[in-house]
Amino acid sequence: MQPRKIVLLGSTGSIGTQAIDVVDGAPHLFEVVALSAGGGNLELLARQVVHTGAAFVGIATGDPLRLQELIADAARTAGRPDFRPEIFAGPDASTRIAAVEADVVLNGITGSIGLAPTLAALKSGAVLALANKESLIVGGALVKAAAAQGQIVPVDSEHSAIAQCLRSGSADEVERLILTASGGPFRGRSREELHDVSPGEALAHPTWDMGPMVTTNSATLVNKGLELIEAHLLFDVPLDRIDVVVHPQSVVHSMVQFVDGSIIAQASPPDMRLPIALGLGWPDRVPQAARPCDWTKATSWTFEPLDTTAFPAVDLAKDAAKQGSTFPAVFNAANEEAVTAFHDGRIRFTDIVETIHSVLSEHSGSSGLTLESVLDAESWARARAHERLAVSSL
Ligand SMILES: NC(=O)C1=CN([C@@H]2O[C@H](COP(=O)(O)OP(=O)(O)OC[C@H]3O[C@@H](n4cnc5c(N)ncnc54)[C@H](OP(=O)(O)O)[C@@H]3O)[C@@H](O)[C@H]2O)C=CC1
Ligand SMILES: CC(=O)[C@@H](O)[C@H](O)COP(=O)(O)O
Ligand SMILES: [Mn+2]
Repeated sequence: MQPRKIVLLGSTGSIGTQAIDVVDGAPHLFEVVALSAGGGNLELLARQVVHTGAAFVGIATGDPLRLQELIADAARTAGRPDFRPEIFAGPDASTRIAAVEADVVLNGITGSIGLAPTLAALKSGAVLALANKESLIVGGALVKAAAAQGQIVPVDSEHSAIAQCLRSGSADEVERLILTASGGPFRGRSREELHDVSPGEALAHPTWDMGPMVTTNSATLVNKGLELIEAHLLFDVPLDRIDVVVHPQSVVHSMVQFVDGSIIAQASPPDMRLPIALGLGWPDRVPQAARPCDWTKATSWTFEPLDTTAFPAVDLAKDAAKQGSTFPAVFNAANEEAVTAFHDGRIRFTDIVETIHSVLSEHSGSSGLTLESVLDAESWARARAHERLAVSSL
C-alpha cells in the first residue's frame, strides 16, 4: 500500500509537532506533502520542511525569502542541497496549502482563522483530521454542509474517544454523550479565588502540554464549552443530551451512554499522539502510536460534577449553541480577544468569561448562516470585546 499523503496545517505547534512524531514513527503509512504555519518560528518550519521532504510550505506572516534561505541552509546540512519546496506566503497561504492534492489534511491551526483552510480541505475531497475545533464551531452548519459523510475525523481527544466508543453501537442506540474535563489548574477554587490568578498559573495545565490558547481555555472551562458544541455538531446529538464530568486524571477521554444504560469509555494516558494517529489513519489504528495504561501500578480514576458557579463557561456555550446562527462564532471570537488581553496583562482571569457573556448578550444573530455573516459577526464581536476590555482593564 502507498503511504497516505498528509498535509499538516499549523505544523510548528503542539498538534503539528506531535503529528510529525506520528509520521516519523510510521513512515510506511504516512508521507507529508505540505506544511503550513503562522510564520512565528521560521527556523523550526524550515527544519520540518527538510525533515519531511514536503513539496509545499506556507506561511501567513514572515519573510518568504528568509524562509527560503533557512530551508536552503537546512537542506545543505542534511546533504540535499537541491531540495527546493514551493513556498506560499500571505494570509491565505494555509488555505492554498489545504487544497494541495492529499489523502488527509490535519488542521492544527489555533483559532477561527482555521475556518477558510477547513473549508478548502473539505472542498479538496481529502479527509479532514480536525484538531482546529474553532473552525467547526464558528462555521457550524456551513462546515457540515461542505463535508461529505465521514469526511471529518475528530482529533480533539474527547471527540476521538466518542468516535471510538460509537463503533460499539448504532446512532439510534445512543442515549447521551459524556465529555470528560480535567477541570484545569484551578479546579476546586471558588469564583472569588479565581479573581487574581496569573497568566503563568493559567498556563500550568495539570495533565496536557498544549498551545497557550487551548491551555487557557481549559483553565476557564471555555474549552469544554467549545467541545460541547463540537460534539453536538460532529455527532448530531442534541445539546441537552451531552454532559460534562470532571475527571482530573485525563485518562478516560469521554464516554457514550447507550439506551440500555451501558456506558462505553475510551481510556489511555494523556498523549495526543494517539488521537492524531487515529485521525491520520482512520478507520485504521496505528500500531504503537502511544503507550497504553499500565495495570501493574496502583492507580485511581476519579469523577466529580462541574462547579458551574465558579466556571460558567460551559452553560454559556450551551446557550450560545442553542441560539445558533452566529452566536457560537461570537462566543469564540470574544474569547480569543479576551484571552489575548489576559496574557497581555490587560484584564483579570475572570474578565475572560465575563467578556464573552457581555458580548453575547448584545448580539442579535443573523438571519441565515453564510460565510459572510460569520465573518461579519466575528469582526463585530472582536470590536465589541475590545471596547469591553478597555473598560475592564486592570
Ligand atoms: N495541543 C493539543 O494537545 C490540542 C489542541 N487542540 C486544538 O488544536 C488546535 C491547535 O492547538 P495547538 O497545537 O495547541 O496550538 P499551538 O499554539 O501550539 O500551535 C498553533 C499552530 O497554528 C499556527 N498558526 C497560527 N496562526 C496561523 C495562521 N494564520 N495560519 C497558519 N497557521 C497559523 C502556528 O504557527 P506559528 O508557530 O508560526 O505561530 C502553530 O503552528 C487548536 O484548535 C486547539 O484547540 C485540540 C486538542 C488538543
Ligand atoms: C487534549 C485535549 O483534547 C484538550 O482539548 C483537552 O481537552 C484539554 O483538557 P481539559 O479542557 O479537559 O482541561
Ligand atoms: Mn479536548
